[in-house]
Amino acid sequence: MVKQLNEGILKEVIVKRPADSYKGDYGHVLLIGGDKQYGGAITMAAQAAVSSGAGLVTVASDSVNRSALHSRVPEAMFVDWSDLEVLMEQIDRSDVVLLGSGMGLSEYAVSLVKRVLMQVSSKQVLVVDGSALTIVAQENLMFPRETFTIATPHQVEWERLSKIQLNYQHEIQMNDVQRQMLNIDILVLKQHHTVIYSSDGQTELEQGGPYQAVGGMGDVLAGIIAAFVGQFKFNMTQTVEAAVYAHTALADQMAAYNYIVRPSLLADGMANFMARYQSNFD
Ligand SMILES: NC(=O)C1=CN([C@@H]2O[C@H](COP(=O)(O)OP(=O)(O)OC[C@H]3O[C@@H](n4cnc5c(N)ncnc54)[C@H](O)[C@@H]3O)[C@@H](O)[C@H]2O)[C@@H](O)CC1
Ligand SMILES: Nc1ncnc2c1ncn2[C@@H]1O[C@H](COP(=O)(O)OP(=O)(O)O)[C@@H](O)[C@H]1O
Ligand SMILES: [Mg+2]
Repeated sequence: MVKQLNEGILKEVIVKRPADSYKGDYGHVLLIGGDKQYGGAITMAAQAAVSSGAGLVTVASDSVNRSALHSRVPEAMFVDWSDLEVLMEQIDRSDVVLLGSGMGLSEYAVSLVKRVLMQVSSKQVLVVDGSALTIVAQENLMFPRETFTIATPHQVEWERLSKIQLNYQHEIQMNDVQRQMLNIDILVLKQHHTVIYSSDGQTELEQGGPYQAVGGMGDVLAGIIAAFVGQFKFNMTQTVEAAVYAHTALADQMAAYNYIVRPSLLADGMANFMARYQSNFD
């Protein structure tokens, strides 16, 4: 039977912060993405990561995005993604690497995806989203076996990766086999009712609606997942489930008084949402 996600997952995962903690306890998240066209995507992911509690956030992007990003998210550090030496150092220093939101499909983006997949180690958790998923599919790349990998495709990105046509994606066993073949540890298959596949089985999200069908909604989810994984030292599947549930539960709340939900506002609302759903254990 498919497990349905519910509010209980939030209190399991979102714990009250110990009084004597510091930023280093909450994960260093490196976000790699945002070409000349899609700077907004990586900015929204960074906004979401900061607002969802990541201790330190660094963005590696096209230099054209630097000042726009800082005007929206001054908490984030910035590195120019054309400086490969600095970027590789940043990867080594990070706990979580989010790769691909707004990255585009240029030759440089392809070479960067290949470099990052080679550089990450067992010390990092890798979250792969957006254009990086399309590049992995087009170039027939594999995700690194020694790095815990979370992939967040929408159905067309999953079709490209898995070669399973959209109409057949409900075939659960097929998805599981494909997930293992690609070295994906947790697959967040985004759709009207998002499904999460992992070695713990399958969970489904009943909540959410068409007010979420706005460009940038997935970029924000990727930032939330990266922040949750970086700060909550909990079972990885449940941590990702909590991130997916929080993203949509907040969208549902905002949709009560908005026709559509703006992803950037959802990102900013996460800190307030998490305060309301944290559990009181130290
Ligand atoms: N403000 C920004 O900078 C934004 C940047 N974005 C970035 O743009 C890049 C390309 O992503 P896209 O997803 O737009 O493009 P893709 O080319 O990967 O996929 C979208 C295509 O699939 C089709 N499609 C059919 N069913 C679909 C479904 N259920 N869900 C999604 N698409 C479906 C769409 O019509 C479209 O042709 C990504 O890196 C993404 O992160 C987008 O997030 C939009 C906002
Ligand atoms: N009709 C819908 N019902 C529920 N959730 C939706 C709906 N449409 C989109 N979403 C959610 O919005 C997000 C869209 O992600 P994605 O397609 O990657 O967007 P983008 O790349 O533009 O940021 C996913 O989390 C998806 O589940
Ligand atoms: Mg997307």
